[in-house]
Amino acid sequence: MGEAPALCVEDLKEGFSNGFGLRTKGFKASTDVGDKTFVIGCNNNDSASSLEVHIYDKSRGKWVIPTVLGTKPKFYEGYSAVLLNGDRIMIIIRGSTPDDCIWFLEVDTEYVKQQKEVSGTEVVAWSKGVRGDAEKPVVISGPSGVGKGTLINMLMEEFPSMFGFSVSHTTRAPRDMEKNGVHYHFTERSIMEKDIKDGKFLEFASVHGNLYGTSIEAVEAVADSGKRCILDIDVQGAKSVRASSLDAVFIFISPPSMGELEERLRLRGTETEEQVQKRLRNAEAEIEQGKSSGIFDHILCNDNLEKCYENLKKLLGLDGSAPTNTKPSPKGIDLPPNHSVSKIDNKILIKCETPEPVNESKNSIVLDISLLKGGAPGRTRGLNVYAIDSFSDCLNGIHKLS
Ligand SMILES: Nc1nc2c(ncn2[C@@H]2O[C@H](COP(=O)(O)OP(=O)(O)O)[C@@H](O)[C@H]2O)c(=O)[nH]1
Ligand SMILES: Nc1ncnc2c1ncn2[C@@H]1O[C@H](COP(=O)(O)OP(=O)(O)O)[C@@H](O)[C@H]1O
Repeated sequence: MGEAPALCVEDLKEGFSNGFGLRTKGFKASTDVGDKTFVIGCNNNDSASSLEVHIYDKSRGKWVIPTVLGTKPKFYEGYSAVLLNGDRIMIIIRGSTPDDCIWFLEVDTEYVKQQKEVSGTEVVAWSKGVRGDAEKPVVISGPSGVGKGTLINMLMEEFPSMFGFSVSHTTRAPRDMEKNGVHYHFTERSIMEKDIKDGKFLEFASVHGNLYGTSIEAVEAVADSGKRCILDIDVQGAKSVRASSLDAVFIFISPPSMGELEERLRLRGTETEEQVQKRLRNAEAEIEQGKSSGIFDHILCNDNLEKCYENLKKLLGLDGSAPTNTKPSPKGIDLPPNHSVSKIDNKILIKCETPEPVNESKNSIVLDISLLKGGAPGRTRGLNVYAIDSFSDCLNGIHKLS
């Protein structure tokens, strides 16, 4: 209980008092978590420079530069930092765009603990905060040539405002009709491997001799646009997603027979003979795993295309007429430009600090953090935003914004 003031970083323009190697002109703030002090700062005053993290380990009297996972937030005019649950620091960035003002630096969450164990180093992870929830993503797997792409295209054409495709990264060469950034992000192995190491991928796998992976950004960009995300990934990828924090529906598409699969692959005419052979060899194991591993919630046989598509729609609750509840989820948070930040229980008060507080009722808001979900390696969802007239109102959570 009780109001705890959050640290407002502009006050620390002159630098962290013990002279740690961040430039004194930068913005920085420190937050204590157990026997560690997390110093979050920006080394210069350029707009669009990003926030850096350093850790002072008080028990050892040493500075540590951690491995920083996830996309870093951009720095704007200043920011406030609030410690939540002892495992993450909420960062409220002043002067940023409404969809980019709330971030979380995870310092001791389950994900960070796992990553520390894997890497043997100090780890922190960034996660962007977003309002509301999105519908569960749909993971579609199946052997090459079974018709995954065809079914996904049909779904996206019939329901353009409802579904968005997670554009994967791959090291394979583009096919004739494929466009970079639309069908795949075609990339080089060394770049992709570095991004994987930096924690930018939800999952990745080596498939038919090439590297494929789903970036966190690819899935979150779809969710941010208010659409339901569709992932076309192989069985290994589906297994990794199943083990991740992403709650999804898993569908496996199987062919009526190996002969039919071979014919479809050949008729498509996009692979060399050697590639066709490799894909057919892998298909048997994929079908075996798809049917018996327990990863998938549903298995659909793609014999007759129209029938299979109807069954897919049924699984997704789309068998009636086109849904009308396509109301986009609310996006962004309009922060008052000059504000103070404080915390009461599960509510963060962002109070307008204009010289003439005439419009205070319009400008002061509360972020309710009691229903936060997800987090690194993806977005932190479930932020609720309320407008308030006074601090006492905030405890009642009135004036809910939609
Ligand atoms: N794990 C994983 N697999 C992927 C990803 N993107 C595509 N794949 C899978 O990689 C395999 C080969 O894909 P592609 O080269 O497009 O060939 P196609 O399946 O014959 O159209 C398919 O099983 C895809 O589902 C990804 O991001 N991650
Ligand atoms: N049910 C079906 N019957 C016959 N051909 C199909 C069927 N479904 C898909 N195809 C064809 O099979 C080929 C492979 O389909 P595609 O969607 O590219 O497979 P995937 O994405 O699983 O590799 C394409 O030429 C497509 O038109």
